Amino acid sequence: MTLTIALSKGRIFDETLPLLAAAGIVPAENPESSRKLIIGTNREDVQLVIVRASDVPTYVQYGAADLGIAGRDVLIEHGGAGLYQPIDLNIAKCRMMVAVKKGFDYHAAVTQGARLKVATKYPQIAREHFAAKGVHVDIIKLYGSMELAPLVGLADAIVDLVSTGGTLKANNLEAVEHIADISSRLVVNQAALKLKYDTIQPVLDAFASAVPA
Ligand SMILES: Nc1ncnc2c1ncn2[C@@H]1O[C@H](COP(=O)(O)OP(=O)(O)OP(=O)(O)O)[C@@H](O)[C@H]1O
Ligand SMILES: O=P(O)(O)OC[C@H]1O[C@H](OP(=O)(O)OP(=O)(O)O)[C@H](O)[C@@H]1O
Repeated sequence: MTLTIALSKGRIFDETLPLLAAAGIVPAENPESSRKLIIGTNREDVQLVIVRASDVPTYVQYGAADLGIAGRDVLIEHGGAGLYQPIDLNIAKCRMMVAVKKGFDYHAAVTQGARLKVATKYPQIAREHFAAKGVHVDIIKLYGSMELAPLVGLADAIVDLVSTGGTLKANNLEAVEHIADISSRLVVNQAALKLKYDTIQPVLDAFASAVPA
């Protein structure tokens, strides 16, 4: 029985390589240089499928992949239906933050009960955050480059991921509120775990023992 693992290119793929190696899995090709979306490995019974980061939960939910690795940001937005999420892999670490243009008095705006325009790729996370604070917001859904929105008057604030803070700094923005710490989790299709237990469980054990500190 083939085991299919859904991964996204870039940081998740790079940071997953040592975890795969711990499970004795070595990809046959690098998805950065290959155009292939299905990549074989040194193990005949294991293949990787390369998908958009935000699509990983969908592939695993429907069983098109047995396992996947997805950021907590993506998992919260997806909702997690049909997914078993056994291991926090402690990779792709960053923070979900509210940020504004330098000089914008966010706390005054919130205290005064102003209605805020918030641009984000994460409408669910943003909506829940502001609802819990009792702040009225209009959410503007974007697919990237959120940092631009306050600079051109599209939004008062953004909800986005921050790691080094370099992107905010380069765009004259500042973080004003922490929403959540983010890292990536291993996600498993619940039916696959039962059907392919003998193949999947050793991979879960190897990943768990190789989680970086
Ligand atoms: N600057 C960062 N530092 C560390 N981890 C990050 C950073 N930005 C994003 N991540 C984490 O890595 C995951 C994958 O990010 P990546 O940039 O590869 O995909 P994306 O471009 O956000 O997704 P998509 O292609 O679906 O739009 C995110 O879901 C998040 O959990
Ligand atoms: O605080 P920093 O270290 O600057 O990282 C933050 C940036 O990283 C992410 O973008 P990413 O690099 O993934 O670009 P993308 O979303 O356009 O793929 C995020 O959306 C921020 O823009």
